[in-house]
Amino acid sequence: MLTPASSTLETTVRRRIDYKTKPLGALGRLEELALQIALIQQTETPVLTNPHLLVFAGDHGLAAEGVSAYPADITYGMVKNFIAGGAAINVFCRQNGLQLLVCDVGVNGSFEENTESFVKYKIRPGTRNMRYEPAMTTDECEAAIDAGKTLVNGVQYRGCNVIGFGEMGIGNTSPAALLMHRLTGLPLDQCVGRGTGLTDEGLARKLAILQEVATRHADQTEPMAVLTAMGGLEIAAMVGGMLQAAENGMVILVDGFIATAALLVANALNPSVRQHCIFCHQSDETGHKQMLYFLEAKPLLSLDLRLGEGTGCALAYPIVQAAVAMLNDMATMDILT
Ligand SMILES: Cc1cc2ncn([C@H]3O[C@H](COP(=O)(O)O)[C@@H](O)[C@H]3O)c2cc1C
Ligand SMILES: O=C(O)c1cccnc1
Repeated sequence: MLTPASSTLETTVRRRIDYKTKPLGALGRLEELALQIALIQQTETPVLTNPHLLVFAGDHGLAAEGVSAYPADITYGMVKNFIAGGAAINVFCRQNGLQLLVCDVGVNGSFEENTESFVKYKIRPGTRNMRYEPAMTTDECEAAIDAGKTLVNGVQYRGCNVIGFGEMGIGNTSPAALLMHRLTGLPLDQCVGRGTGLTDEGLARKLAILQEVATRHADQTEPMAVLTAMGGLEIAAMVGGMLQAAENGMVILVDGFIATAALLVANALNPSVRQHCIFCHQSDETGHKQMLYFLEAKPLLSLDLRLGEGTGCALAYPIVQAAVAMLNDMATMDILT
């Protein structure tokens, strides 16, 4: 974790950046990014090593209520697509040099054996239908959190110090909206969006169902209890992964609406996680802008993406690399005198 003792380092790094061959402040947000990464790594000369993108996949009992524009079995198909290398996240990770690791924590369907880029950690084949009962038991939720922690420790062991989190789970904009509603206190209609592309009618139906779910679980206000009742297995795994990454002193790349909902939980459990986070993009999903505002976060990109999978992280990673390269490799004003 970051310690407050870094104020002298902060001064030193700020001076270094100011003394580069450019007008003061002219590299804008890159300067803030470089400083943040230096403080996370507690060094004037940070390095990014073995970048990883972890995608957690899980199904949702609530999907049976028709809260998504797509059928639930797309989750299984998409995990096969990740394994075959054909999804958007595969393409962007290959392009930008991130190692992709996909983890099944709760997909309704089985897969062949583990590979270097696919891990089975199934807790159950999808959450329960939260319209009628809590999505998970406490044990299941904790097991999903542990899966996230274990995977992060594994990649750190292999030399990774910068990590993005993505997800796949048809229906998961619903738990994400509910977590946002309960943890930020914002009205539900400001948290619920079209997800994969619901029509006006579909959106109205989703809102009505989520209102019912929120009322059923109105007693849950503590972050772990909220996650257990209205979360998802892949969301809980991201929570665990983010908590562990922060504890390990890693840089965390935050993706869109679902990943930021996981961060809301992680942040509620341990606010020091926030300092490790780079907010990669602002999703087009209703509510993401407000979520970012709640976290006092400025996204790097705004490309009208609404996909998830960690795509925003993989796309923003070259900008993060540029910030570190600037700090390490740019000449100082001495060269001009
Ligand atoms: C083919 C396909 C690929 C995806 N990749 C990510 N998602 C995204 O969409 C889903 C959330 O939206 P909703 O709550 O409306 O179901 C999640 O699986 C998310 O990762 C996808 C969705 C589809 C259909
Ligand atoms: O921003 C996201 O994470 C997102 C938005 C819509 C659908 N799936 C994911």
